Amino acid sequence: MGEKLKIAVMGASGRMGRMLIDTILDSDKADLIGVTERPGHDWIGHDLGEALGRPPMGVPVYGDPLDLIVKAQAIIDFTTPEATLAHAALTAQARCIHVIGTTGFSDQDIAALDAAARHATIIRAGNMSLGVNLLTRLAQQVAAALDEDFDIEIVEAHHKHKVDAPSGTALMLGEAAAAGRGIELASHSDRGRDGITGARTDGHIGFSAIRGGDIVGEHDVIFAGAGERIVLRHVASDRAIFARGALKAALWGQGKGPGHFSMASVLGLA
Ligand SMILES: NC(=O)C1=CN([C@@H]2O[C@H](COP(=O)(O)OP(=O)(O)OC[C@H]3O[C@@H](n4cnc5c(N)ncnc54)[C@H](OP(=O)(O)O)[C@@H]3O)[C@@H](O)[C@H]2O)C=CC1
Ligand SMILES: O=C(O)C1=N[C@H](C(=O)O)C[C@H](O)C1
Repeated sequence: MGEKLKIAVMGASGRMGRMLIDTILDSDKADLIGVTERPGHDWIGHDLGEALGRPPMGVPVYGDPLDLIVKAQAIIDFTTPEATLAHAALTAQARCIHVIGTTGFSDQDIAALDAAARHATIIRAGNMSLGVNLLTRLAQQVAAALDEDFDIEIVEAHHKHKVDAPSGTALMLGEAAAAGRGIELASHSDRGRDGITGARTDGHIGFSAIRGGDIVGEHDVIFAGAGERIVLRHVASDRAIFARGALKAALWGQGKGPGHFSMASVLGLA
């Protein structure tokens, strides 16, 4: 077997950070060489095993991402838009693989990631699971088959700690449905209805968000017509699906060279 890919995880103590750590430790194709946390975090300077209350692992927790990125072949990043943009400037310098699961980017942020991808191998998706990436294809096909008599609504539900809405997944599904219809999502979105909104505009794609408890992630794409309704649904019950997808993306990125890739490319769905 060839050399294992040297991977770093950013934001190690987060919900996804912890899941990624265990997924990489279980892999025979990757080595976890270090993790980072936000400056000031009390894990910094400790061994990751100790930080997690487990036996020592020989995996350091870094406070300065540069110290780790220069040693890594790939980083996996499920943090915040601000942190991910700072990491992208460094992965561009280091010309390494940068798997981005973070959501909530502005258009300006995406332009900055595009610029970083001139040097780094960026693989980014609002959802790294096989199921959701397949669902985007189905949503595109159904949207292409139906006309504006069918109203498209995307409903998503997540845990109470999620800070961005619509979810990255909802936006991916919206983009796919818009592509199927041959329209631009930005000028055909209805978000945040409240009060006397007026009747629904034909041809628009609506978004609604539910936040509560420990919901991992649920997405419905509804095609509502007169007298009938089609619902495409994905339910995530375990964050391991996202971590496995992210590891698959990092391994896929080896030898690909610079670019801004999607999970659809990794999964052969592009
Ligand atoms: N694409 C996908 O498949 C998925 C994407 N996500 C996305 O991933 C992101 C993270 O989600 P989740 O794990 O639930 O969130 P958490 O808040 O649990 O985790 C984020 C982690 O990043 C840390 N962090 C913040 N700033 C920095 C920094 N500058 N350097 C290093 N670490 C930092 C946070 O530390 P602290 O808390 O101390 O600030 C925290 O530990 C979200 O944008 C979410 O939408 C989530 C699941 C799947
Ligand atoms: O914050 C989360 O938890 C999730 N975020 C992603 C999103 O914004 O769609 C993916 C998944 O739904 C979980």
